[in-house]
Amino acid sequence: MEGRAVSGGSEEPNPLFGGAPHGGSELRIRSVGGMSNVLELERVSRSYGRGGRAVHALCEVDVQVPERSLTAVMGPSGSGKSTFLQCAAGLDRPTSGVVRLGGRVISGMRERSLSRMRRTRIGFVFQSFNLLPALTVQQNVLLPLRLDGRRRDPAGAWELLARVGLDGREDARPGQLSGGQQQRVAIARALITEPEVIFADEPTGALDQETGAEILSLLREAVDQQGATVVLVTHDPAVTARADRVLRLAHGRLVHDSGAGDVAVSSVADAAAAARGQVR
Ligand SMILES: Nc1ncnc2c1ncn2[C@@H]1O[C@H](COP(=O)(O)OP(=O)(O)OP(=O)(O)O)[C@@H](O)[C@H]1O
Repeated sequence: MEGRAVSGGSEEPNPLFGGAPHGGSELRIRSVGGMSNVLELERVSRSYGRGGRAVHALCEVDVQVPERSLTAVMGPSGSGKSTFLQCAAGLDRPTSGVVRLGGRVISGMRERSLSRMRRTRIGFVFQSFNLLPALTVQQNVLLPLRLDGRRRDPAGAWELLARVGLDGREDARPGQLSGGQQQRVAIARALITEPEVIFADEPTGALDQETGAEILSLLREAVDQQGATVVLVTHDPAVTARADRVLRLAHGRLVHDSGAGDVAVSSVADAAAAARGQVR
């Protein structure tokens, strides 16, 4: 979903933090076995186009993500991973179904509320880093607070940059950093608002194996030490070993959920049906 995100040298509000759905919202807190689900998708579908030419990118996906967990979303190219992430993160609007984040239904939320939700309660990390090249490292990290009109305490950015191994580089520009360092800045930027969920789309995809492993360790630490919740899309099988849970998509359907045993295995038949275009 790289092309749908943002970069560039301007300081204009970043579309990462704006754009999409409308409708009502509803406050509902859910908890399963004492563990809160910070993210829930109920029968979420997303289709593009209509009639016989419609593409069913996501088909009736049910997922609950507990807080303080790292979930990896895998699947072949075109299986719906980016669509899943976009719908879950409120960057895209499902055709049907419900997305609940932190107990609030975001799938039908008014644009203004949704935009604020993305700014304050969701963190994003992309394969292409999406840092603003004209800003310093520190300014990039503080950007979500600035866009939200909140006080920007440089000490908060220093602390996060130290945590991701970049202390002393506050005044550098992204162009002066390696890919791995830029991704560290992006992670610090995602953490600055203490979001309920960090969504990462192939965060190691542009990095070599060793650097990718370091970035994955940082995300793992964010979960284990800072209580973050991370949902990431990846093609990298090495990631699955570090994830608490692995979801597999095929033809827009959830065909395996490591956290729920074989529950989705029966969906393989559905996936084949989806491939033939026999989707409800
Ligand atoms: N804006 C769009 N218009 C029409 N079809 C789309 C659009 N976005 C995605 N699709 C289709 O939806 C399906 C799922 O796409 P998606 O990008 O979610 O897959 P993916 O698993 O992330 O793929 P990749 O691993 O290649 O990035 C594909 O068939 C794709 O062509």
